[in-house]
Amino acid sequence: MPTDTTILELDAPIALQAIAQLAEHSPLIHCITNTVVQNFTANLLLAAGAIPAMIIDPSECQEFAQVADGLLLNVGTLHREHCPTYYHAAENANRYAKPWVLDPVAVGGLTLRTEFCRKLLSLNPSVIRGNASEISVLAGGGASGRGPETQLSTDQALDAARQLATTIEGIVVVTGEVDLVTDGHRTLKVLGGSVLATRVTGAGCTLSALCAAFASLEGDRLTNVASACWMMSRAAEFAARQAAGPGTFALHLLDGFAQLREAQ
Ligand SMILES: Nc1ncnc2c1ncn2[C@@H]1O[C@H](COP(=O)(O)OP(=O)(O)OP(=O)(O)O)[C@@H](O)[C@H]1O
Ligand SMILES: Cc1ncsc1CCO
Ligand SMILES: [Mg+2]
Repeated sequence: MPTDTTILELDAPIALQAIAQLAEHSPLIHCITNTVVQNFTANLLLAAGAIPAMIIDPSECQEFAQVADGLLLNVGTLHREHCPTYYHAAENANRYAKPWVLDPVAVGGLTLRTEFCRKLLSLNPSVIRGNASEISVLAGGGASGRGPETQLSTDQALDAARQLATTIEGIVVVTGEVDLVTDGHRTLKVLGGSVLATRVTGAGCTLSALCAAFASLEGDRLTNVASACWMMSRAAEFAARQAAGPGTFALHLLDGFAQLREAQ
């Protein structure tokens, strides 16, 4: 399929339809994520209309892959002893045809996670969600951020994102001031949101969990995953209007998700 170089903005009615579908199906999302964002991720999935489950023992991962609707692997606080569990969970998601999302937190600067995320690419994640530095590194470029933060704009990572999406035959989401969502051929953008999302830890990590929930819905996966970004941007705008600073922003963000879900 030839690459369409026009980047369309995701239409609000399409996103709203995906949000309604999420509320109707309440997908069960298995999250293997970092220790910083566990609680925030679980609460945000619930507010959005999905059901979180933080399960980490390898034997339970295999059992749970059969009933879960999607999986998140986030390497933020990866420990070498956990790598086999992550790998095993991705293999089981593939075995039972469940979509799985890779969040390659801080790849580039750190060897264990960089080599491990490269290895996970061979299992073809359904979606990779990262900031511009992380996506550039995974696609083979040199730029790495300072820890989990990016130094690049999403536009600078677009070619890398398209290339990576083609390699994994999946979807790549690059977030930042503008979010870009590509399958290597078609690219959608989501505008707006709030810079306050970068002043609390884990907005990206929770968005990756939300991408797993939206990826589990029926229909066009590219627009469904872009709808996760759209929901985050609208919830962040709502929260920014209410918030006095990062602390209250995080609380209002959950309320923003709940309002968007309840409005459907
Ligand atoms: N400058 C900005 N203005 C508005 N929204 C932003 C900006 N930068 C990031 N965002 C939003 O913040 C959310 C998280 O994206 P970001 O790129 O910061 O992820 P991340 O670097 O992986 O974050 P973290 O590691 O803290 O989880 C996304 O919804 C994104 O659209
Ligand atoms: C701060 C932090 N450190 C490792 S994971 C994480 C959460 C944001 O990526
Ligand atoms: Mg991140």
